[in-house]
Amino acid sequence: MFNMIQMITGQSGRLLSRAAWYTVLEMIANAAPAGLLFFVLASLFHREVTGRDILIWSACLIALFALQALFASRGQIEAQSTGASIMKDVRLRLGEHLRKLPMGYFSRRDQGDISHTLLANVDEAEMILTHLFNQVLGSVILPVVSAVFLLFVDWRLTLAVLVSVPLAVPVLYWSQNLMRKQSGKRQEAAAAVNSRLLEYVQTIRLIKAHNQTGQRFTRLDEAMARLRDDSIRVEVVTSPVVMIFSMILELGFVLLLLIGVYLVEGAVIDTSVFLIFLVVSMKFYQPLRSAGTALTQMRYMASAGERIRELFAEPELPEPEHPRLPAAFDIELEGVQFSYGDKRILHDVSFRVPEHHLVALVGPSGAGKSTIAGLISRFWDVSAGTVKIGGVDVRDMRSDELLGMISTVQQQPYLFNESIAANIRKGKPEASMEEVIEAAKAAHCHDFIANLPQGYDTIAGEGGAALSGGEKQRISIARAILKDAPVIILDEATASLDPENEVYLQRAISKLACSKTVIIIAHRLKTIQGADQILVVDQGGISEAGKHDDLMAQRGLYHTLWQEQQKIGGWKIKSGIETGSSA
Ligand SMILES: Nc1ncnc2c1ncn2[C@@H]1O[C@H](COP(=O)(O)OP(=O)(O)OP(=O)(O)O)[C@@H](O)[C@H]1O
Repeated sequence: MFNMIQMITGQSGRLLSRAAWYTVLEMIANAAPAGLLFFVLASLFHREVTGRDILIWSACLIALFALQALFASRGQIEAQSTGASIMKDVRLRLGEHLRKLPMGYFSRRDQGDISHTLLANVDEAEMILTHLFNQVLGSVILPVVSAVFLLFVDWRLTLAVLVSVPLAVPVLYWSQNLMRKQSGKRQEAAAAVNSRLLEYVQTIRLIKAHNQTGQRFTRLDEAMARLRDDSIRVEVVTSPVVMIFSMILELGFVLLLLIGVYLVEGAVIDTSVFLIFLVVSMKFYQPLRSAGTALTQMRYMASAGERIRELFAEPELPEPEHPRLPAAFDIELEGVQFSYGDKRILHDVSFRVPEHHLVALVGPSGAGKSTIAGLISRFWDVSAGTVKIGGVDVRDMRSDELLGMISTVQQQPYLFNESIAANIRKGKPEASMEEVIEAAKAAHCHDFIANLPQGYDTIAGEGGAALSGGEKQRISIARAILKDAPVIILDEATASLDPENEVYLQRAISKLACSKTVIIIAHRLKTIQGADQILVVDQGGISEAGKHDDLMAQRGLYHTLWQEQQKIGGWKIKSGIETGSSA
């Protein structure tokens, strides 16, 4: 377990050694009154006790209790501050690690599952460092100190006290095994509840719109019921075994009683010795029982650590040993193949986007256009072939440098729950307010922002909830403009815009294209009619390539798509019934 803690924290357990030393001192101070008691009992039985004696004993006891309290609080503060700062680093390292993972990981794993690891599991692992570690240590040291003391008093009775320990340890081991098996299931159930809750909150609008509250709530309800059952099972399965451990341990006390009475009766030992054993044995069994419970709890927390360890073990996208930087920004895909798991998406994609050109990717839904864009940003690595920018394979560039040279505007832009100005500044954190406004003007969102009650200081809401789809889209375009990266990828960026703004935006995009390499993914073919080159993605490859007029003349898929869109463009709603204009 300590190996795992070291693996998760990336730090040696030595960091906690100060806390451990305070716990050792606390336990010595805790056990010391027993020594004093021995002395008091011996005095009571064998000599006259004076008032001065009582005063000295009381003073010693008060001093020992004060020391114990001092060491306990110092140890607790030390463990708390060390554990919390270790886990702060773990949280940061996890965040950094997540950023470096291929996007495939996020497709495989549920968002709620990942957030459960980042929040609940990290908290549980922190609990080991801040509380359980000291608790277990103290619960083991106090019996050890007590046993050493008893050994000096009488070895026969000490043996009687100790004899139950080796019998109880296998039961403790058994409880640990049971907890290990059960805790994994409970962790999974807790992560599932987290996922369902997240899904419920994120899709609450959709659920209401489709009146699906019952159905979605059933999924949540089922996940919660499973968590309840697994939580109960953890207790039902492990508690009796922990109880058996305690009972076996306490058998030592019974043995002590029998042997003690026998030895006192036979005048082999003094009554005061027997009494001291009866009192001190309490400091032996009680902490060991607590250690059993704390260790079982720790075993549960360790399953949280196991989940953190698994997340850390996910391989990051490999970084090049000798990173290169491109001198130009043309983009070239050569023989690219790509699969999501077993599902082959791209069979053989080759094309070149010359620097400062605007190339459009069009094609049926699900053909692989966004996947191609993701491969250029190296969200995933290709299965075969190469993706190059300025003649340099993207795998030979450092990922932060690669991402620094690309501005992407996604189909569904995400805005942070910060001011609009801060959201635009994500493109260039050091940008002045003038630059932010300039970018907003270029993306044609300045007017609507200026008309908001708090203007650029308006909070966008979680994910941009306080803004319309078109407004979010324009702000994310402003962000990309401010970033001023040499490569721009617009993935259905104009999808949420109304026709008037789309015209403005087309102008802004055309302006950008003069000095940038632009890849634009669009469904509405009218929006990319003027592109330098149009690539039609179909069935995992590029089926047609050329300018609009060339492709129309070819009368292939592009022509068909264009014709269909022209027809749809003429459709209108009459009396609530859709009819074609040609009808
Ligand atoms: N993360 C993923 N995991 C598994 N399959 C995926 C993933 N992302 C996309 N796909 C699948 O890959 C195929 C190509 O998806 P992609 O998003 O690249 O298509 P697209 O041409 O951009 O579609 P659209 O025009 O509808 O946005 C689709 O069949 C899609 O279901």
